[in-house]
Amino acid sequence: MPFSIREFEALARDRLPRYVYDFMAGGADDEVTVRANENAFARLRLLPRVLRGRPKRDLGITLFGDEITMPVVLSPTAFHRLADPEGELATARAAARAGTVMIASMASTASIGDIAKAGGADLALWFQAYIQSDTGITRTLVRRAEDAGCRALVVTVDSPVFGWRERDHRNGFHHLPVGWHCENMRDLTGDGGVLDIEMVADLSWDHIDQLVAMTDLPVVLKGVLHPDDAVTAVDHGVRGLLVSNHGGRQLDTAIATIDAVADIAAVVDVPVLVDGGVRRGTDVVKALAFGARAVGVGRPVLWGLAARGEDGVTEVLELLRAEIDRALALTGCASAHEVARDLVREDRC
Ligand SMILES: Cc1cc2nc3c(=O)[nH]c(=O)nc-3n(C[C@H](O)[C@H](O)[C@H](O)COP(=O)(O)O)c2cc1C
Ligand SMILES: O=C(O)C(=O)c1ccccc1
Repeated sequence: MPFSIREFEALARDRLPRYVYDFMAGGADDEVTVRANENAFARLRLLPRVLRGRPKRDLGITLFGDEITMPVVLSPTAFHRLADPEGELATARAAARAGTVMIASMASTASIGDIAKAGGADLALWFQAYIQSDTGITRTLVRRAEDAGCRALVVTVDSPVFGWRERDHRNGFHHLPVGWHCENMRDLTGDGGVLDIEMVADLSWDHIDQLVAMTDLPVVLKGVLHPDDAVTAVDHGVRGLLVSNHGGRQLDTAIATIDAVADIAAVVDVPVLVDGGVRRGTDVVKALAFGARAVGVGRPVLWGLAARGEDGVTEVLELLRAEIDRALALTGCASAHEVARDLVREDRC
C-alpha cells in the first residue's frame, strides 16, 4: 500500500491513459498556480508546543449541523468514471465510510440521486453547481440536489469562462468518451437529451440572491479569494465559503489558496473552507491555524480512485486522517479546534 498521497499519484499516473492523467493533474496556462498551491504550504513552517499532556486527539468538526469525523471534505471534481468504472458511486461509498462530506460535482458521471443512494443515509452529501443562464435549469438542478437529500449547495464562482488547459488542448481532450455523460444534465429540457454545462460570463450577485431565495439549503460560494468578496457574499445570505482557485485550473498566477485564507477567515463569521494543494496532515493543520474550519481535497481523491477504486479513496482519506492526528500530537493540540494561529510562521529564507 502507498505510504503517501504522492505515491498514490505515481500509481494513478501509471494506470491512467495519458490524456486522463493530464486532465486531472493539469491546470491553466503555465500551471504556476497548480505548483504554488503546494509550494505555499511547504514555505509555511510549524512552531510546535510541548508538554501539554494530551493522551489523544479529537479530529471531529461540525458543518451546518452535521458532525464529520475529520476536517477534510472531498472537493467536487468532474468525471470520476475516467478514473474508475464505478466512478462517483465508489467515491460516495468511501466518503461515507470515512464519515466525511462529499461535494458531488455537477459534472459527475453519475446522477446526484444515484450518488446519494450509493453513499447511503449516513453520507453528508453536498452538491456543487454552476449557475446556468436559464434559471429554470438551475432550479431543476437545485431541486434534484434537495430531493437527493443534499445538505448544502456549493456554487462555483471562479469560472465565468473555462480556463485554458494546454495539456487538454495538446491531447485533443474536449469531450467524455462516447456513451458517458454528465448525468445531472439529463432530461432538463423534456426531450430526453443531455445538456452541456455552460460557463456563464455575466454572473453577478443578483444570481446569488436568486439562488439563495430558491432553496432552504445553506449556500456555500466556491472560488472566492478576495476578502471584500467574502464580506459581500455573507451580506447576500451565503452561509459558507470555500476559498479556492480551482486547483490552478482557472486563473493562472492566482494567489495560492493558503495565502488567501487567513484574510478571509478574519472578516467573516461563516465557516471557511479552503482547497488546493493539500497533500499532508501538516497542510491541514496550517489551514486550521489560519482560521479554516476544514480543507477540501480534489486530486488526491482522484489518485486514490484511479489507483485502487473505492478502497483507494478510503486509503487516501485514512492516510490523511492518520497524518492529521500525528501532526496535532506533534504540535501539542488535542483537537482541530485547538490549533492556534501562532502555530505557523512564514519561512524566512
Ligand atoms: C480533474 C478536476 C476536475 C474538477 N472539476 C471541478 C468541478 O466540476 N467543479 C468545481 O467546482 N471544481 C472542480 N475542480 C476543482 C476542485 O473542486 C478543487 O478546487 C481543486 O481540485 C483543489 O485542488 P487540489 O486538486 O490540489 O486538491 C476540479 C479539479 C480537478 C483536478
Ligand atoms: O475540470 C474542471 O476543473 C471543471 O471544473 C469541469 C467543469 C465542467 C466540466 C468538466 C470539468
